[in-house]
Amino acid sequence: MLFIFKKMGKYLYNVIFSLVIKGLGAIADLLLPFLLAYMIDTLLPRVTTNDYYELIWMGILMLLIGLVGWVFNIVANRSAEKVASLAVADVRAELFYKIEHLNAQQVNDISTSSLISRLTTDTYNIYSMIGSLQRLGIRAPMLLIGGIIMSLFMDPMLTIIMVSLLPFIVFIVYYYTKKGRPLYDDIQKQVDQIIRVLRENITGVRVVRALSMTDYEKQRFQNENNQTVKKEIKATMTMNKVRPSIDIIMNIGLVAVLVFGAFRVQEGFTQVGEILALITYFTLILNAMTAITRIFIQISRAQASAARILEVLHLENQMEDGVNSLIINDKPHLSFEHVHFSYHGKEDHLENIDFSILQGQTLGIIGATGSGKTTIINLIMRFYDPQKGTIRVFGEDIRNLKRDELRRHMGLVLQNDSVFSDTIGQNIAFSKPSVGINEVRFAKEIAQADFIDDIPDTYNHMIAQRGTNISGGQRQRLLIARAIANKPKLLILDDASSALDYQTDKNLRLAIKKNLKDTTKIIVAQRVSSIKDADLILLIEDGKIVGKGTHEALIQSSEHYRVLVKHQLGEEIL
Ligand SMILES: Nc1ncnc2c1ncn2[C@@H]1O[C@H](COP(=O)(O)OP(=O)(O)OP(=O)(O)O)[C@@H](O)[C@H]1O
Repeated sequence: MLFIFKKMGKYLYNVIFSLVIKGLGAIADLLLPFLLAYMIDTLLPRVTTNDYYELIWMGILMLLIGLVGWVFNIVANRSAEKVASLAVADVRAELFYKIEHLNAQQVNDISTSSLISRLTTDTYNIYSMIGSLQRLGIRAPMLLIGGIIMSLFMDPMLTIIMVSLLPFIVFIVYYYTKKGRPLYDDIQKQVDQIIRVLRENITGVRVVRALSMTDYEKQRFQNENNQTVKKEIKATMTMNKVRPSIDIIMNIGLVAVLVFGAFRVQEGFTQVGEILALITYFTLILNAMTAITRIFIQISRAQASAARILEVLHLENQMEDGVNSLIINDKPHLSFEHVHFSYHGKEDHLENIDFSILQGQTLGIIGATGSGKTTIINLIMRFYDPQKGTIRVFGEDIRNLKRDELRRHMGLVLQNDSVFSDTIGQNIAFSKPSVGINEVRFAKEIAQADFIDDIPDTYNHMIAQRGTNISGGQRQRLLIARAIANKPKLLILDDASSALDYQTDKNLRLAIKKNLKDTTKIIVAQRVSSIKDADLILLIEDGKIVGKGTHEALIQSSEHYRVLVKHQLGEEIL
């Protein structure tokens, strides 16, 4: 709750304004039954055919008070909405910023779907609570306490009968709110599951259809949906016991008041108008109690959501950013010194990786699927830090380098990288807004993306979301052009040309070699032909380097590499 109050604190003046106006509106509501009793018990008996002005004036006064209450309510509600929207926008911004700075492992641990639901439904729960708290947080207690005071003022005896029931109501609210909180927690976790299935289906829609898995996926979604319904019903059933329980207690109270009230009118202790006013006050008290219950339900929900948001906000920054700037010198551009890495701290996904390359050289990494090639790239990008060993760029431990600077000096194309729903030109210039048309054209030439010239609106052609209106090979070339347009010092192509035919792949490598002499290149591939001209080749198996050297050296020294070459390029090349 402290977290939510802190967020509201930024808009303290607006909050105070809403609460004060709501308070004034509540005073207006509390005055009306009192005036009604005065009208019935005092003014009505005095009315004669010539003397009814007092009654009319009283009617007008009551109407005006009612009107003022109505206007105050509208003004205060608007201000409350504004505060709720602004405060939650701040929460969303803070959460988004934090998510942007989580490391890849933290994102994996929480899961992307859960992060999405924390950013959407959880923040919405907080929004609802902040709104209600301002609309009812002062008004309801004022009506409750004010109603009791006014009733006491009119008939203490009857009021005591009513008020003696309040502890039961407080107990009911407390008991069910405590029970409800974990249930709302469960609902939010279930929403994570729905989003997970939804995401998988939206991103993998073509695979799902191609494998005729639509019915299976429908069923999977339906299962999660049913689970959500079950959990929502459970939570709602629990919280819905609150209102009827309060109603029955209050109705017992009202009946008791009416029965005792009738006796008291008969005995002359009180008057009919006062009984009417008392019943109106009791209705106000009942409504106030209901409103307070509603606030408690929303508080339970918002507390569960705030805890989920805080869990992310409190995640430790596991990868401290470095402070040093990147300085280009004669030391190796990139070196791994006995690096060990594990994703979950159990088995080693990389073991004793050790190599170094100079600026302008090409490193080829080859190995079976799952051998650890992308993991090496993940460490170079500093998506993760190794558990043992050091990675250096121009001699500096990458942990000491400013992460933004480190990443800005690289151009990266990953296996399943995505293009954006924007023009071809914007997609290529994406990495740096200052990239001009000449750089875009230059990048296109190197990336062999000539298909762009055959499209009537060339660079202005719109790419559909996730690049569905271009072929896989065209998408890869667009991504390579994007990485090159940034003029990176280190270009990393992780299985980035797998969809290209052999000739285009060869032309691409030749163009890169010719035009990007000072750029250090890392090419991860399954094809020997893609890496065979590299200055250094790493052959990876089960996270270990099992062969290291040039193509020729490896043919001499590694049986493993020889088998690979024989299978892919034929016996004669050996
Ligand atoms: N985020 C992750 N969390 C846990 N394990 C992972 C993660 N990413 C990869 N792995 C595991 O690490 C190992 C190496 O994976 P990696 O992606 O580096 O292989 P790869 O050689 O690039 O494979 P491919 O050629 O298929 O892309 C695999 O066993 C994989 O299951």
